[in-house]
Amino acid sequence: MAKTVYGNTRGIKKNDLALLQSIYSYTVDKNNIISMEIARLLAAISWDCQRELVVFVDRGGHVVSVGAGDFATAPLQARDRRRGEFRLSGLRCIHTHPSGSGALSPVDYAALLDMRLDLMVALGVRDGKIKEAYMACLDPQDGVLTRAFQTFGPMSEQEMSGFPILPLIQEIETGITPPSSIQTGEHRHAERAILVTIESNESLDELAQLADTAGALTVARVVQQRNRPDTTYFIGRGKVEELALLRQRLAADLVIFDDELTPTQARNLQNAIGCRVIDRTALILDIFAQRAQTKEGKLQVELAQLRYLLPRLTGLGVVLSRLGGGIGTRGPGETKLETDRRHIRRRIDDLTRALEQVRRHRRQHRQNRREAAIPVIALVGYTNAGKSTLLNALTGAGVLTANRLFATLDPTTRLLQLPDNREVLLTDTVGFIRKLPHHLVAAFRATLEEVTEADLLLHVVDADHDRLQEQIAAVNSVLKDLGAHDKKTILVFNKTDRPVDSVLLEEVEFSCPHRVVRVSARTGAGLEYLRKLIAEYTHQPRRILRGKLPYDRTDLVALLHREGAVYQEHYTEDGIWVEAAVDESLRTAIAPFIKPH
Ligand SMILES: Nc1nc2c(ncn2[C@@H]2O[C@H](COP(=O)(O)OP(=O)(O)OP(=O)(O)O)[C@@H](O)[C@H]2O)c(=O)[nH]1
Ligand SMILES: [Mg+2]
Repeated sequence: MAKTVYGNTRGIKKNDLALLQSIYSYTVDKNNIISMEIARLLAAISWDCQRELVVFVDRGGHVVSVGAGDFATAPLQARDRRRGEFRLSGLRCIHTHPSGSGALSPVDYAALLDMRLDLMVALGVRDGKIKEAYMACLDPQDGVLTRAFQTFGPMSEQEMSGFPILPLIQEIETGITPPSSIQTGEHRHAERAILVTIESNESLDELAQLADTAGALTVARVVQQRNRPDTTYFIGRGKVEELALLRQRLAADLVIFDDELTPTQARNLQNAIGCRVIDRTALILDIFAQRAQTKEGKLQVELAQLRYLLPRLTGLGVVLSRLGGGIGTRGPGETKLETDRRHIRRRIDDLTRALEQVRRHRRQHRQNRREAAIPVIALVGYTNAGKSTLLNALTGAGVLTANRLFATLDPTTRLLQLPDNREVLLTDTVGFIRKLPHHLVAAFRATLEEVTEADLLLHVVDADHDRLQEQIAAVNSVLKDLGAHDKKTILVFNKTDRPVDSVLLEEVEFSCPHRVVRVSARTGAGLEYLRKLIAEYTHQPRRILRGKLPYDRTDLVALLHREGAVYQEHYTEDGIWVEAAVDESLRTAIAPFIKPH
């Protein structure tokens, strides 16, 4: 093979040229992108001559071409696309960006597609050293190569050198299939999932339900009881090996852990088990991504997903590529999640801004309602407790209800007629769940503010659930996160048309600090009484109170929170500015202490 350095080599020092030529004598480990020696040499020379340098490597790990300048120096092999319609060229391209940025340019992406390269890698060089690396590969869509790419990066030198590329390349090639064999729509087989927990088998019931909702088929459950998770693998090392064998035997596509894994644990597990590994959080986020209907819902889910993804990117990048998508990798509306860090950061900023807009809009909306002084009641509760069914039963609204988790994601508000002919607003919202992902709560703030600013909460409980106490506790803990735990609340036992465990219900009633009612949204039993109770709770007409309270009367601020609905609270130089809806008795109690400005 000719040891020529291709392209425009004018101006490159003799010594550097000789070093570039020597690159032909290196071999690269088949499963690595490039050897560190070559990468460092390229970086040093590229910085020296301030020129882009390009190396092509074949799948055997042989350096087939070294050049300076653009990809016009690419070997014939890479230009000949007739290696087979369903194959790639078998070459990867590694080149330098002496500008310092490793981000791939539109020209890089175009060359990747044009030459059907296995991979396109760019090394950002600064001061003669590799600052960061980016890698992209093709991402066949429905069996066809298009302008869809998967991007990985920024990676450090170490991350790049440890990146196993063969599975990735294989995956791309199996993704390029003749159209006749493309599996689409309903024919796409359900992903086969193994569920893992360090709690108990029962705790996996809910995870199995979640997996089912996401479209996965549970093929096995694995329980390893332990007090605290292993830092490297979450479960014990021996169990990981068992899991790897089990996965092979059952041909599972996916392993789902019932707890949030650290990015390192997820990566280690994935490498050891050899398939996609996701955690409960990713699963819930995936379901939300499928369910979100409104623009607001979609923005919120995407934000939560991206914030979750960002610190996990290196590991997940591999996962995404190996399986070409699936549960845990889907974005709202079946789009694929972005895997490029820089894009993600930019998108997070955009989403945050867009949601701030939504929030302002909602706030304005609430402000208008407030001026009209109509009390707002929010339905809260565990997912599937029957909140939407109750909203429908009470107001005749046609909200979707379904026996599945997270049927509702977007809040619906309806007028509710009370027995004394007054009207209040009833808001249905997203259900809560144990271990609700923190990112989700944060991202859904715009939606959940309906709850924090409500005058009264109806905490709906599925009275027929064997773990209802845990569910109540989970809901209370989310309410606490939202700062809405000391709101006026009525606990509503729903589904009492079913044969419920009365002793258990009485136990809960006994220890519950709130009024408790038993109803059936399905048959209507107890609803009249619930309406009366709501009327009683929102009995007195409310008016808006605005002004400043002195700093030594934070007890009055607490009282306002407990008994009224606080809409604004600012700490100013000479007092606490509040704006709240209060009834007459509360007004009488507070008014003497409040200064109008
Ligand atoms: N037997 C019985 N079933 C009920 C009752 N209320 C609701 N359900 C059923 O419980 C399931 C869940 O109801 P939804 O109203 O969708 O529950 P949700 O709380 O809105 O759930 P998410 O929106 O998923 O959080 C549905 O299958 C309902 O038909 C009831 O009073 N009795
Ligand atoms: Mg609902």
